[in-house]
Amino acid sequence: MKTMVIKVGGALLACETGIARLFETLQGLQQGGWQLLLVHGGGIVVEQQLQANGFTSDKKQGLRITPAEQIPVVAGALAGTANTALVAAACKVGLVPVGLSLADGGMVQAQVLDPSLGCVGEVVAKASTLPDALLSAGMLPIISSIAVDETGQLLNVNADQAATAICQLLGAELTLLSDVSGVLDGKGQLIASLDQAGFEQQVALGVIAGGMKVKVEAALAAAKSINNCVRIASWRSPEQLAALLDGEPVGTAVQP
Ligand SMILES: Nc1ncnc2c1ncn2[C@@H]1O[C@H](COP(=O)(O)OP(=O)(O)O)[C@@H](O)[C@H]1O
Ligand SMILES: CC(=O)N[C@@H](CCC(=O)OP(=O)(O)O)C(=O)O
Repeated sequence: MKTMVIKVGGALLACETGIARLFETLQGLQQGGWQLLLVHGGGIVVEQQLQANGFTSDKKQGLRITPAEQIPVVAGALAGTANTALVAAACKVGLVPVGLSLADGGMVQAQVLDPSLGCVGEVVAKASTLPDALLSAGMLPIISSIAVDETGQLLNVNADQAATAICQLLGAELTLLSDVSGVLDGKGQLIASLDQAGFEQQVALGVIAGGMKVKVEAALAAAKSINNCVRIASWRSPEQLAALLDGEPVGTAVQP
C-alpha cells in the first residue's frame, strides 16, 4: 500500500473551514487506497498561548527560541490544543485518528539542536513499530512536533523537520501543506520544480528565507532519502487539495 505523510502548519489551526476541507481530502485519499499520517505544527497556537501566559517569543532563522520555562506552554499548545483539535476534526469525518507526539512509541531519537535556542530539538527516525501497527489497523496517526530526549527533557521541534523524520521512518511520500501555494520566486510566482542548486541560488538572492528556508531544507533531506520529489503546497487552496486527491502535481516539487 502507498503511504503518505502530510504535514500541516501555519494558520490552519485557526481556520475551521481549512481544517474541515483538509480532513475531507484526507478521507478521500484514504478511500483511494493511501495509508496516511498527519504531522502538524501550530506556530499560531504556540504564539497565542505564550502571549496569554505573559511570555514574549522570538525566532532565529525560522526556529522558535524556546527557553526552559516556556516549554510546558509550547508542549501544551502543540501536543494538547493543536493535536486534539485535529483529532476532533478527523473524528467528525469518520476517520479513526490516534493523537501522538514524536515522543511516543520510540519513533524517533531526539536531541537538543543548538543550546542557544533552548529546548529546541532535532530528531532522527528510529522505530516504525507503532505507526506500522496503527496503519495496518486502518487508523490515522496525528503526530505533533513535541519530542523528548534521552534525559527526559521535552523539546520543541520544527514541524517540517518532524515530518521529514516520520517520512524517513516509513519511506513514505511527503507533502508539506503551508499557507502559501508553494515556493515563490522573486516576483511572487510559483516555482514548479526546485533542486538543491536552485534552492541555494534563491537563498543567496534572499528570496527563500525564514520558515520557508527551513521547510525546503527539510523537503530536500526527505526527497534525497526517499529518492522521490517532496511537494510543498497550500492547505488554503481547494484546487490544490483537489489535485492532491486526483494524484495530479501540486505546488512546488522539491527534487532529490
Ligand atoms: N520564497 C518564498 N516562497 C514562499 N514563502 C516564503 C518564501 N520565503 C519566505 N517565505 C515565508 O515562509 C512562510 C512559510 O513558512 P512557515 O511560516 O514556517 O510555514 P508553516 O508555518 O506552514 O510551516 C510563508 O508564509 C512566507 O512568509
Ligand atoms: C522549533 C520551532 O520552531 N518549533 C515550532 C513548532 C511548530 C511549528 O513548526 O509550526 P508551523 O508548522 O505552524 O510553523 C514553533 O514553536 O513554532
